[in-house]
Amino acid sequence: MNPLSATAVGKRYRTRWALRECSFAVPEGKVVALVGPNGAGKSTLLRMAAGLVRPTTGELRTFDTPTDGRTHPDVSFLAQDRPLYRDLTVRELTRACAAMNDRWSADRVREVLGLLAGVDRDAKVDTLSAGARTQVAIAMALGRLPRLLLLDEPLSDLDPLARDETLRIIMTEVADRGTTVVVSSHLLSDLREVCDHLLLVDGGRVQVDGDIEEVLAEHRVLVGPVADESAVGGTLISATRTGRQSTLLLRGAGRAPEGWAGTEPDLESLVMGYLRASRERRLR
Ligand SMILES: Nc1ncnc2c1ncn2[C@@H]1O[C@H](COP(=O)(O)OP(=O)(O)OP(=O)(O)O)[C@@H](O)[C@H]1O
Repeated sequence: MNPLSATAVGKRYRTRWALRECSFAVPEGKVVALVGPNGAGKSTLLRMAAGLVRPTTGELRTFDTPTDGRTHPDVSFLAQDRPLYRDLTVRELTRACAAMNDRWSADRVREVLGLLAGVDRDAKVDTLSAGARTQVAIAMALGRLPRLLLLDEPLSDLDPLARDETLRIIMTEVADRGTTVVVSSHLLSDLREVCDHLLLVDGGRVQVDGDIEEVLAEHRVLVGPVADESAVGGTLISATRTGRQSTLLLRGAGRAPEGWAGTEPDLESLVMGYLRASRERRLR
C-alpha cells in the first residue's frame, strides 16, 4: 500500500490551475524530496495530501483512502507558516497537543525536544526564534506517531547546525519507525543527504518521479563542442552553450561520443537542468 498516491490530480484556484494531471505513487518508508521553483504547486500538493485542500480533478489517496478534505490519522503535516499556539510555553503546547490528538506519545515529543539544542521548554512559543519554532512544530508532528510525515519547507529558516539537527531527527524517525516522509525544500544539497526518492514538479505538472539513484543513473551531463552535437544520443533535457562548448543534460544517452566528456549529474544539476528547460518552454 502506498502511503500517498495521486491519479490525474489537478487543483484550480479561481481561473488558474496550480496543478494539472499529476499522477505518482510514494513508496513506503522512503524520504521523498518534493522540489520545484516558487509557485510550482508544492505547498498545494502537500496541503491536499494533508486533507486541507480538495483536488479540483482526480484523486489523492493516503494509505489507500481518498483524502477528501480530511487528515488521515496516520498523517502529520508541518505547514509552511508553522501554525502553533504562540501564547503557550513549549511544555503547555505539548500538553495541549496531547489533549487534541487521540494518538499521542509524550515520550516521543520529550525525546525529540531533548535532541534539539535551541529549544527551552519553559519559553513561550512566541519568544522562540523562527528556527526553534520550526523544530518545536516538527516535534509536535512526530508526537502523533505518523506513518506519513509531510514537511513543507522545514529547513528554510534553520541555521546550518539546526538544519543538521533536524535532518538527523528525520533520518532517525525513518530508521526507527519506518515513517514515510515527503519534504519540500529548495535546499537541494541538504535534501541529497536524506532523500531517496525525487518528485519534481514544475508548471503544475510532475516532471520527474523516481528513486534518486535510478533517476541520476538514467541521466548524463555531456560536455563537448557546440559544432558537433549530432553524435550525441538520448533525449535532450536542457542545454547551455557558451562560445564553442555545449553542456547537455540528457536522459538515456549511453556512452559519451568521441570528443565529449560524460558524467552522472548530481541532484542539483539534474533539477536545475529540468527547471531551466521548463522555464525556456514557458518563455517560448
Ligand atoms: N489559496 C490560494 N488562492 C489562490 N491561488 C493560490 C492559493 N494558494 C496557492 N495559489 C497559487 O497556486 C500556485 C502554486 O502555489 P504553491 O504555494 O502551491 O507553490 P509552491 O511550489 O509551494 O511555491 P513556493 O516554493 O513559493 O512555496 C501559485 O501560482 C500560487 O499563487
